[in-house]
Amino acid sequence: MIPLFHDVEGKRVLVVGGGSVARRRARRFVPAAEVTVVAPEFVDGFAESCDLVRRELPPEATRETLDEVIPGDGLDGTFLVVVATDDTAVNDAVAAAADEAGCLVNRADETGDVVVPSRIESAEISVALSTRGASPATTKYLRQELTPLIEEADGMVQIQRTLRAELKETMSSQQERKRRLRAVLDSPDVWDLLPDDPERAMTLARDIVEE
Ligand SMILES: C[C@@]1(CC(=O)O)c2cc3[nH]c(cc4nc(cc5[nH]c(cc(n2)[C@H]1CCC(=O)O)[C@@](C)(CC(=O)O)[C@@H]5CCC(=O)O)C(CC(=O)O)=C4CCC(=O)O)c(CCC(=O)O)c3CC(=O)O
Ligand SMILES: NC(=O)C1=CN([C@@H]2O[C@H](COP(=O)(O)OP(=O)(O)OC[C@H]3O[C@@H](n4cnc5c(N)ncnc54)[C@H](O)[C@@H]3O)[C@@H](O)[C@H]2O)C=CC1
Repeated sequence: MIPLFHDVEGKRVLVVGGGSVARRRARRFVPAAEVTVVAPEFVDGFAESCDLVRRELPPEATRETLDEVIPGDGLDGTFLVVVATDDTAVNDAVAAAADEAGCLVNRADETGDVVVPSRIESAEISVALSTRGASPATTKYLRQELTPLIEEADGMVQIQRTLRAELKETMSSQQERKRRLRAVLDSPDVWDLLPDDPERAMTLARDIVEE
């Protein structure tokens, strides 16, 4: 599996199932994507912008069955199908139809074409974590453990962004720019200053770059 950060703005996502896992998946894709959710019943708390279709899909669901519930171009206009019912036969049929139509498939009950990773979103950094389906509990644990570390690195990203732009203006050698930016990252003093005194961290970083 290859991790990618994908822009889903305006793309159609179909979620099949109306339980808490379906709701979690739908939340992930709203508000960027156009999300349609199909199930005979829904738990509370689906985002208002989701298009909820109240229908029980049969275990022999086909492409045509799904085309009927999806607005617009049906599966042809659908980027991703999330399969999240508690009925394996339905999940299998929906996954097969979506696959045949060339859509990406995410399955809540096993590993599909795409896995929904755990996410850390700090001000400057996006991290996606997965155990490739083996242990979602470990994935969640690692997210909780790694979040402070990632948040601490936000200040470094801000320093690097500024210095990187300045160096691009003033220094023509890419190798030399790379060496100087790395020297800032390798400075324990800059990291130590970051949490309490980001301005001094910036001053020190600038000194290192200008050495
Ligand atoms: C394959 C995948 C689906 C996919 O590809 O989308 C999948 C599948 C399954 N999860 C199950 C169970 C649990 N899932 C969680 C939590 C999360 N699960 C998520 C993703 C994924 N789960 C994908 C693989 C991720 C990877 O590669 O690591 C996260 C990251 C994202 C999200 O769901 O939003 C989110 C953590 C978010 C966070 O907090 O950071 C917990 C923990 C808890 O709830 O506290 C438990 C209970 C403990 C345990 O079982 O570990 C079961 C068994 C059901 C059963 O027992 O019947 C299956 C099916 C199976 O594997 O059989
Ligand atoms: N990825 C994850 O993090 C987790 C995945 N799971 C897996 O995901 C599945 C769903 O989990 P929950 O949301 O907790 O289950 P749930 O039982 O709360 O919800 C199942 C939903 O599927 C709908 N459904 C059932 N038959 C249907 C049909 N024929 N057509 C359309 N919709 C139908 C139901 O109306 C209900 O809304 C579980 O069975 C399990 O395999 C479970 C826990 C965590």
